[in-house]
Amino acid sequence: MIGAPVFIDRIGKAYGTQTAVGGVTLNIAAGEFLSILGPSGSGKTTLLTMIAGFESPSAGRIIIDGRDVTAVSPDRRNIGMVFQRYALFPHLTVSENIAFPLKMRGIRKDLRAERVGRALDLVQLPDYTKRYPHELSGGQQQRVAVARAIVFEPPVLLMDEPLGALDKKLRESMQIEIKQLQRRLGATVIYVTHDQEEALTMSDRIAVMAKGQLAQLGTPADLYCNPQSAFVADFIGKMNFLTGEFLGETASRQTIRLGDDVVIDTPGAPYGFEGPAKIGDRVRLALRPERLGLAARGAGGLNALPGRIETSVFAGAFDLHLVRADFGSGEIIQVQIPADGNRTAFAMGTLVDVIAERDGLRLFAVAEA
Ligand SMILES: Nc1ncnc2c1ncn2[C@@H]1O[C@H](COP(=O)(O)OP(=O)(O)OP(=O)(O)O)[C@@H](O)[C@H]1O
Repeated sequence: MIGAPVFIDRIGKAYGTQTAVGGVTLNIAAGEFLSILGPSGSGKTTLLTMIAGFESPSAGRIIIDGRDVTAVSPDRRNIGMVFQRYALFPHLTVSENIAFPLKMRGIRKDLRAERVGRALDLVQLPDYTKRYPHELSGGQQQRVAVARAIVFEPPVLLMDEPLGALDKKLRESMQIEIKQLQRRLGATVIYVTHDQEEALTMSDRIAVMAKGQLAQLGTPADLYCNPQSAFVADFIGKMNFLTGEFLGETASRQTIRLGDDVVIDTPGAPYGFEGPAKIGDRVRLALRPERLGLAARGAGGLNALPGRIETSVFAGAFDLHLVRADFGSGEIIQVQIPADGNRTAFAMGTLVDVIAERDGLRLFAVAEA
């Protein structure tokens, strides 16, 4: 199986006056694992069902392997599909379920058996051929669904929250299995999820959707380190936000003020303004909890945010400190310090400086949230 490139060209879908997907363009490479990530109602499923051919777009084109399939029926697009609810045929055995797409394609019986066997090996279920779906666990059923989707060796696989119904542990092991399987097969995978951790661990690139639009497209590291909107910054990973006032740019440093007298230096210009930000504009400062440190009050040096410890909790790999800001409206700042075996315990009320690593700071316009 070799993956095919998928080009989604300004695709849109309106239901009456409501726009479910508004002019989305995505150029997906052959063999790429692309996730479509976004909150509920952002248009992920609508986009995927248009690629599958179950919904016809109101605008735009879908090109698979150089062929315009916009008006082609789903069964003639040569796409494998896996959905959240396993959708196995309950009255068919595992091997009959997996053989179904081959039967539909008129593949001879002896060849069918061989390919079903190979697909079952790939999803590591070789001994379950004669069972019925209700005799399998949720994870096993989902593996059968994956086997059925790959058995006819489609160059493109669409998956819509395929692991959504599974518990956390099983989901995590299936994530790794699906990813390894995709690498082995070389198929192009378009994977819908609302789970940002799942998208970060599985994808080559992630398309973040918001209100039917593409909010940002990039590699997981790109989205995590360089979110271009407060929405993406907030949606991917954990983020603190503090509101302040833009003081201006000098020598390529963007300075802001929080509260009356806390001045913070940031590395890049704020996102979300029409032109350059003006002195006095309201801005949101985004700070990742794991890029913050703690020092005794007054010892924080540059980019120190004065606050007091509200709670400190042990969270396994790190200690989580909730610090109430001693400026502005007294917001809570989350600080994560890697656990090194020597816990730094802070009593409640301890006066501290939260030290903000300059390179990790990002600025956004306030209105753009
Ligand atoms: N058949 C339909 N008729 C009218 N509106 C629809 C229809 N299908 C979807 N919508 C609307 O389009 C928007 C996008 O829906 P979609 O199901 O694509 O979102 P989603 O990101 O997949 O959400 P979820 O994560 O909840 O599945 C929603 O506002 C939804 O109400």
